[in-house]
Amino acid sequence: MNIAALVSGGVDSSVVVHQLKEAGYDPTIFYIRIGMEDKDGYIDCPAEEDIEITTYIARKYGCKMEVVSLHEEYWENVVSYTIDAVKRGLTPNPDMMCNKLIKFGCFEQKWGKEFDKTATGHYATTTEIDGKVYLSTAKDKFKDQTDFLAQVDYLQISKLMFPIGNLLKSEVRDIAEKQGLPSAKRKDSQGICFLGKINYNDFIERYLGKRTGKIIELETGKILGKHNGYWFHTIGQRKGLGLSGGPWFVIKKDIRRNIIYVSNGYGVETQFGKTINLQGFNFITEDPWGEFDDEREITFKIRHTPEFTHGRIRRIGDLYRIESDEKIQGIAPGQFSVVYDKESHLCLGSGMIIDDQV
Ligand SMILES: Nc1ncnc2c1ncn2[C@@H]1O[C@H](COP(=O)(O)OP(=O)(O)OP(=O)(O)O)[C@@H](O)[C@H]1O
Repeated sequence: MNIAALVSGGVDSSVVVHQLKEAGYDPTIFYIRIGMEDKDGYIDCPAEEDIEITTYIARKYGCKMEVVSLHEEYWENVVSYTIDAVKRGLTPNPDMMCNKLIKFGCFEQKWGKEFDKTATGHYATTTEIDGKVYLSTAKDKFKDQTDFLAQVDYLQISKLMFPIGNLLKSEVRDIAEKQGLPSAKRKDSQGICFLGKINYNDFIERYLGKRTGKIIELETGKILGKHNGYWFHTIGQRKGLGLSGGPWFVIKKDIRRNIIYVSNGYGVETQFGKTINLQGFNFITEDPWGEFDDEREITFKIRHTPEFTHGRIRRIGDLYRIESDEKIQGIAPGQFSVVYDKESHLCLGSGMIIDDQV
């Protein structure tokens, strides 16, 4: 079997190469260049150290290696989606889009198509049921990354391999140390894909600029301060508001009038909701429910956290509606709600959260 291994120079994908070699495969390693530098060289994200480590891994295991660029594709797809979402007052998820459109989209069209499988260092597994492949959660529930993968389609999932999905992060680090891999002690990357390496606010400011607006207390209508533009703020956000006497949480945004509404204190009712409406639901493998009038028991996540929340899903026309068993903080339109079976084993798909006035 011909395998393309996507290797970033981080510990997880380095161990992917080791695991594949141990299993008797001879993967071709691909490092994808998606630095954030643009034509003016404004945002610079040097990939040289990553490429050095990836080259070392390729040599150590005697694998072919290619450094490829999906720079423009990343800008055209993920960056423009992110800016557009933020401008519309939504909370984007560039990680999910990067996986769907870049790592398993453009990469597949240009290079992956020559291979039988594409392997990555995501914490996820696949499960075969009645001859069909499903995305399923990792052994390490804390590191599970299925939520970032929940926009992929059936062709994509059936081609993917996650060689470390059945290992705990601690086991991955042990292997890397025993094998003397230079990535053994590298820090984990912190979400937001390639955008994560740059200052998010600088990036947003570059594209959307600044516009002063009011911060208003939701309950009293009192003006508490100023902000530089609603696009810097997200529903549920606590830090970076510059208000005293906190904690303050962003509850609502009026994008037409550029107003941010906040509430004070932990556990304030306005921060919570139990109903989540989803638009454009993407089933990864298939719709397991078909037409149904009642509800189905599920677990779900609305952000990248280790916990799964229990709830029930029902269909309302083209929408899906989740009623959560517990109150959830910071339900942000634009984010994806990722839906799992009730055992939190199979990841069924995801839909984009829309305002609840439906
Ligand atoms: N620049 C890149 N080139 C090739 N593959 C990449 C690149 N960045 C990420 N990947 C692939 O996507 C997977 C998940 O990426 P993520 O950014 O979440 O890194 P991670 O979980 O810290 O993993 P790692 O330790 O391998 O960097 C990686 O394990 C790797 O297989």
